[in-house]
Amino acid sequence: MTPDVRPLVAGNWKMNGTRDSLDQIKAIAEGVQGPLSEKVESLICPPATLLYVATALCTDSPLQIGAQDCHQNASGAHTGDIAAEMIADCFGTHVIVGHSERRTDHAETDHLVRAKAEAAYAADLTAVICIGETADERKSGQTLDILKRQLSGSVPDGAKAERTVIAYEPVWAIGTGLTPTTADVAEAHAFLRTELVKRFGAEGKLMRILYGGSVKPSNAMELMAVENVDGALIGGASLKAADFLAIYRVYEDLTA
Ligand SMILES: O=C(CO)COP(=O)(O)O
Repeated sequence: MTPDVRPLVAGNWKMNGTRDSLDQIKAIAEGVQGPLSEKVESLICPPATLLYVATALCTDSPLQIGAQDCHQNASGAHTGDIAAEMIADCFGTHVIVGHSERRTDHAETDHLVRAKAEAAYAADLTAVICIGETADERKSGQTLDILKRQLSGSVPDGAKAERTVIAYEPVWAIGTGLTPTTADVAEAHAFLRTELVKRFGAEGKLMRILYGGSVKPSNAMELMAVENVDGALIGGASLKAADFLAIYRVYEDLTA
């Protein structure tokens, strides 16, 4: 955790979820109500098909709803894409950009991810900007170089803490059940904090840096307790309300 920074527990549903899954969103929206929500933010990013209905389920809940990607342009001839403004129009508050699956499946570059983050800001959305090294990059000792390059390439100049969340997701930890040691997480997050402060000054101190990659109820406490870890970006375990809420509730102890 970082002093004066409100943690964010976020779920990325990826390409999972149909209308049947709205029950899980409803349960999460109810489960995050209460005093902890003043200290810890929560967010679920369902597939775009569920976005509008999901936000309608959260009108009385602190649970925020976001999208998983946006186009870099505000509108136009881009078949199949979604503009940041459309996400805002569905009452979405956040958009994930630069997830490693999009970098791989759609050849997204740091330059493009930065443009998408700028599009998010223009629509008053918070950009959740993902970065992380592959297994080979870690093995060859390049982790911090890769993080530095992705961070400087993907985060727009003038980024503000209020609208910017960094998610450190080691690619090899996503969906594998593997996680870095807490020492490795601490090293990566401290490095990212230093880089953010160098570039953005006081804003960089307040930007949230989430950890993502095989976060589960069983390991959430040790990962979230690491210095400079300001929350989680959860894939698989966010699909079940009980698991998401169990992770969210580790902050009952951490913020006590
Ligand atoms: O990619 C992730 C979240 O964006 C992490 O996914 P898992 O939690 O399923 O490893």
